[in-house]
Amino acid sequence: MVCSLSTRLYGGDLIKPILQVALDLLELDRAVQIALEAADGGADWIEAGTPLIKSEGMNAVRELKKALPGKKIVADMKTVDTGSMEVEMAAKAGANIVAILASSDDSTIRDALMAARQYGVEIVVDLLGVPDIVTRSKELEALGVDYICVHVGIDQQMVGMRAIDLLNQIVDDVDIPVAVAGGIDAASAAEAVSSGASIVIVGGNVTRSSDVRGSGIEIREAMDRALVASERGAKKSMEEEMMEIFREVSTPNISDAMHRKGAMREILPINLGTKIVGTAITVQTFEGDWAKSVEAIDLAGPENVIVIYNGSRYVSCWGGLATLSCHVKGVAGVVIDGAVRDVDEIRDMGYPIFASAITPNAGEPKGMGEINAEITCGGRSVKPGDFIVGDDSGVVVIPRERAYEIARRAKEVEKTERRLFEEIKRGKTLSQVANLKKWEKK
Ligand SMILES: O=C(CO)[C@H](O)[C@H](O)COP(=O)(O)O
Repeated sequence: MVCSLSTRLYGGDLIKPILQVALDLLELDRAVQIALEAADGGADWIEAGTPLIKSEGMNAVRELKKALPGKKIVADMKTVDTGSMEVEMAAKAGANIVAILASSDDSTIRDALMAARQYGVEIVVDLLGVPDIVTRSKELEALGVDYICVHVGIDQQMVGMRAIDLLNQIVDDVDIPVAVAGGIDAASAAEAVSSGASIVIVGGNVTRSSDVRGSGIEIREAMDRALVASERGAKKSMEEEMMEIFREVSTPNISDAMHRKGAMREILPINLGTKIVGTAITVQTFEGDWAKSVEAIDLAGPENVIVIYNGSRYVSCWGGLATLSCHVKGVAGVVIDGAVRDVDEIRDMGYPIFASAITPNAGEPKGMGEINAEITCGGRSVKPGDFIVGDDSGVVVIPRERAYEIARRAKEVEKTERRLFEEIKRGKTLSQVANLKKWEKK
């Protein structure tokens, strides 16, 4: 059984939970710099992540050890065969702990353990992708591994899996220290410590922060507070989480997350500096008819964006009074494949309207068309309930069935860009931080 929270055992010492920062980057010079900042922010162990090892080989481990001689270096080899060869390689490069995959055959685990004992390193076994983590953890403990790691991979995180849920499944079933990894931030780090994690592994939420040191401190402090009091906050619904992320990220971040797709064509903001996030109420109307566009306001609330196909660039289906009506009701915004008028009034209200044309001519209320049918707007299909995000760069449509994954991936894009901004501000050029020459197709 695990020890009580404040008296967890590590190699015979009584210590508080470990913060391990995982460097999942491709460039060694950037990784070393980030490792130094993370150590300054309270990281206890520094991990050479698998992408870094694949990009730079054992040199990544060597350089991290050289830069931070006092820190334990974890080599995330994700070994699945040739256990002793890979452990020896990492150990000789300066690793203190080597990560191998739990899905490896027991012969590989035993071979890795033999090499570990010979070269004086420890073995952490990563349960990534293992279907029955409880049974496998008990087997691994019996084999003599030093640590077990529950891990929700980056792709699994994007579809809503949570490392804490896995942690809770096994933490009371093994006596060896349990590490947790996969999308951990300050709140989930605290939750992990409250649940009994001995090692909290954090990657992107530290390494892609523009303030690596500050993010490390924030997570370290959250873990320390969780030792004395449970910090489990109210769990957000997926809908709330998606809305929150879409408010934080930009339409280019979302488009990148959709493999550079998702944008409506020729739809631009009428009011620069405004943003919309919400789920679509769709309206199909016809040239010269604005009845259905206006009727949709009665169905819309603060979480909704009214998305209209009108098609005419020469007769408006929307104007100042309709905008005021949305504004008063608190509707999130309006997107129109067609024309609007009363732009001065719309701008005075600071209300987010996106449209493809502006013209003073209005139509009349004839009542043709439909509300909440699938429409095409800006060349993209929009179904009622799809997520719509608009900002100064344009409007993107996120199909509801993929919205969670796209939100999470967009957040990752945003984090990466924030860090690159910081590095460019410090003086590197964009081609240097992106290491363009190295990654050009040969
Ligand atoms: O091993 C990994 C991916 O396979 C990562 O290092 C681990 O998931 C931590 O990174 P993040 O906090 O960004 O998920």
